Amino acid sequence: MSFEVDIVLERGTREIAVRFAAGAGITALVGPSGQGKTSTLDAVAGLLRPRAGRIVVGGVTLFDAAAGVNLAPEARCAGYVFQDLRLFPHLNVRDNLLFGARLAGEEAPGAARRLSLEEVAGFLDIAPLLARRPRTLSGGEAQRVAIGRALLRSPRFLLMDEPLTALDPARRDAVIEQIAAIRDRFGLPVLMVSHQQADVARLADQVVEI
Ligand SMILES: Nc1ncnc2c1ncn2[C@@H]1O[C@H](COP(=O)(O)OP(=O)(O)OP(=O)(O)O)[C@@H](O)[C@H]1O
Repeated sequence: MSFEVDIVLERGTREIAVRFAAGAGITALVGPSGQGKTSTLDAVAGLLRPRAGRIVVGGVTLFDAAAGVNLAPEARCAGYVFQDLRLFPHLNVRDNLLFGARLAGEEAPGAARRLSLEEVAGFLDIAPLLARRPRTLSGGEAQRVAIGRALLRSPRFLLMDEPLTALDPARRDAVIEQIAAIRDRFGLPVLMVSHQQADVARLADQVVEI
């Protein structure tokens, strides 16, 4: 199993229970607004501590409340592409990408092969953008830079929060192809939140409704 999640999250006064087990490839997390999709990604990344339960990714236990396991975010080796991207506005594209590589630190057990900046920039077609600041990029370009930053962390798995929503149809097709290529070329499990039925149908190997 790629992702085994069985957790109870506390958000404000609400309790959200999320339970699924997903195989290899791309898993789409779908469901109504406010149901806890982003919160689930945050919990898998280690940014939100569940009240109870267990999270296992690729056979590694990241969180187990009963056993007292709660790996720090950096020890989980997640590549997280946030919904709002969170590129650093004062850094150019090269330094935004290198920030991902610096965070990766020592090679963690089970982490993907370390990729070079050149390799990632070539793969995502962002080499011509390296000297630019994020505010000068189009939505699709910024999205690819955020994906590149996540890949440079040598992640064991990728978390993507609505990676296609802000894109026009042409850019959308390009990013869909790149996400599929990441799965096929790097063999990374991907947990992706999406609202778009058509994108889910094109990309997802399995769909989890929460
Ligand atoms: N920091 C927070 N403090 C309190 N409640 C929060 C916080 N962040 C989110 N929530 C609440 O937790 C619930 C789940 O939010 P979450 O963003 O995970 O849902 P979602 O399924 O990703 O929604 P959407 O599809 O609209 O992005 C919502 O009711 C939301 O209002």
